[in-house]
Amino acid sequence: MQISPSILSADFANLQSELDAISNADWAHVDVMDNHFVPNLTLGLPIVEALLKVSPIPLDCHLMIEDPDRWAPGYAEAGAQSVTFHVEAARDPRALARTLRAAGARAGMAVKPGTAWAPYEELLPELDMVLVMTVEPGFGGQSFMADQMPKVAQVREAVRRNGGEIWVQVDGGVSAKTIEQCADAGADVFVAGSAVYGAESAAAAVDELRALAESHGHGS
Ligand SMILES: O=C(CO)[C@H](O)[C@H](O)COP(=O)(O)O
Ligand SMILES: [Fe+2]
Repeated sequence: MQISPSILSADFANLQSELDAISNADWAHVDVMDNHFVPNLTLGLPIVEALLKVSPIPLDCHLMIEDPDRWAPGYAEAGAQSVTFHVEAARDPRALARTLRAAGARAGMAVKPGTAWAPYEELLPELDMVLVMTVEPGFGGQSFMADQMPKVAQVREAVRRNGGEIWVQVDGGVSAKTIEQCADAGADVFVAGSAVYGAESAAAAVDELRALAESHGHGS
């Protein structure tokens, strides 16, 4: 069970100290948005390169961008430890996942709430993580979509059948109120932005979320 706080809800003027505040987390989730794939603009490769130099924990880069086939490998080459692209935007997800792995990153593939999982199951051997979005991508602080839990369970079942060590991540509206149902459905990596950075103590929120997830996990 791993917690990946999203720095989307952090203070962008003080990202180094905001990363230090979650050093007890497993990953720092970095939401890259390009104003095209989603109607919001956050940060890109130069900022990620700067964060990699100072982060006490590895970076989990969630790329909400058009043309990830072109842009995602640069994040892996820069040293990002995990790089997740959206399957809706990728021209050749299989080749892209292979390129990310060859550059030394874990390869993640994300599916939006309206995207079915079944057509992509055959890509599992190329992947280290599947991200099931539990909000429409683009903004932090949105309401959790419980109707995505059957998809989380479907992905977990496919991972079991595949036999690989593939993580199942949920992202969007994850909090102390919603994390247990995600763990019950089979998620094992939990992104939380507002629930962590909106708390009085970000570190305490990370510990609380991890404890809740661990008390409900599927045991892998
Ligand atoms: O990818 C994202 C939005 O597209 C963010 O990672 C996500 O929304 C985290 O924020 P919160 O926990 O506040 O929902
Ligand atoms: Fe995200």
